Amino acid sequence: MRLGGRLAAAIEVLSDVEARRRPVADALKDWGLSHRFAGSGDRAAIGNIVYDALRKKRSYGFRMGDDGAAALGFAAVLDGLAMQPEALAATLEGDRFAPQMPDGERLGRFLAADFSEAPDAVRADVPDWIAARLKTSLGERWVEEAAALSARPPLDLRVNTLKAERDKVLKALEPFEPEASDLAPQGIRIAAIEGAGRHPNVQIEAGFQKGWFEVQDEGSQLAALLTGAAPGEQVLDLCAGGGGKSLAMAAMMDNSGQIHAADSDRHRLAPIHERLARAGCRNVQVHDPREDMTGLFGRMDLTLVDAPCTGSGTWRRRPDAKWRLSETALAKRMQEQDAVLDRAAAFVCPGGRLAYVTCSLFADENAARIAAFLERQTSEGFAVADAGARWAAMLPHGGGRCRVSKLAGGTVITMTPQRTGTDGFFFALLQKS
Ligand SMILES: C[S@@+](CC[C@H](N)C(=O)[O-])C[C@H]1O[C@@H](n2cnc3c(N)ncnc32)[C@H](O)[C@@H]1O
Repeated sequence: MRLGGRLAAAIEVLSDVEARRRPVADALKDWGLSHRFAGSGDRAAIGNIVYDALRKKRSYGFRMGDDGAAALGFAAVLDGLAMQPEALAATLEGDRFAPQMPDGERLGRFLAADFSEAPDAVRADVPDWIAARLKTSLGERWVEEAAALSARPPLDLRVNTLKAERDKVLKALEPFEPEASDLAPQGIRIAAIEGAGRHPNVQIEAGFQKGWFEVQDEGSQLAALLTGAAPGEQVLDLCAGGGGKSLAMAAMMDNSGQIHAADSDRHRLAPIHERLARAGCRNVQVHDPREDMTGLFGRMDLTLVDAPCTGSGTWRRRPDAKWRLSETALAKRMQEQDAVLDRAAAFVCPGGRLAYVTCSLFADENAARIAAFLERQTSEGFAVADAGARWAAMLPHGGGRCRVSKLAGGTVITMTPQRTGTDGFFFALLQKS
């Protein structure tokens, strides 16, 4: 396919996402199934245009003076491929599949739009109701912070120290120009894609099949590290999902002690079995949601709540979620977070730790949930630990990068694409007396 056909396909997918308010991954998959002639390069190029358009939907709409699918698709090509309108018009000329170029007025406006004059929510590329919340959560430089959630993300990997060392994996992945991560000690980063490129499918690499590394955002790796899971400990990963953090903690614990991995959703938990086997994790026991776990009450040195959340910190990877999110959905997540925190508290042993993690940047899902938990748990004796000091001790070269906020006598941490170059993550640690 030439650029014209790819752009037309991207516009079709964008219309589908908008009309049916459906996840972009589903719309792209359906498009691929009904257009089997398209090769993997075509699909990647179409995906790039669609994702770029959704990441910057509001600012592109503002700059074009039109937020329809065609205008957004063209804006994404002009911006993402850094093409001038004349060059784009020349490329599309004679391509019978190419959509019609926007008129001169729109293109002129797109090139000339004075962004400094745009409202904050437009520059931040978020809906108004979210802008108000991010302003509270992220403070003074919130527009810059939010705008960084609209950039293309890198591909992050975590080296599985149960099976390999970082240098060995860096060498095995050399053709993809990997680099040691900035902060995570076992992290590897493949830079964000540029132009029409695409990330390598690292999961077909021999090293992946042998369990040498996992795909995991650097922020998620750091959150696992901050729990301090140590060899010999009894650990409960209460919202284990596909097991990203269980696997990271198993490596930190060098396969000694015990991790109990649980989740309320069997479908989400299902991939963990294959991942554990590939990674050589032998200290993880997976619990079916129907299992009675009361036998573990009061016995865990560490209970991790990697809470269900809006995922607002991951909008670089799931930009459609930013426009679909509703206040009702946020309120529902907050209720779930309260419920899961209360349940988790029962498992912590005297002197044990309760770690709370979200990949959200809303204070409502983060510090506010911890504050509400502490109010409900007055008799349990949980205190907020100094997560900021923990960060400084574990990551001596990462000082000042994350946002450290005071909370109830301790400190909590926020990572953001702007500050730490990771997805957005919140981390709090509660210590039981
Ligand atoms: C952020 S995801 C977990 C990601 C996973 N820990 C990882 O690192 O790959 C949150 C998980 O919480 C689960 N969940 C939601 N409510 C729950 C509850 N009440 N108890 C246990 N798990 C719950 C969801 O099914 C989902 O898998």
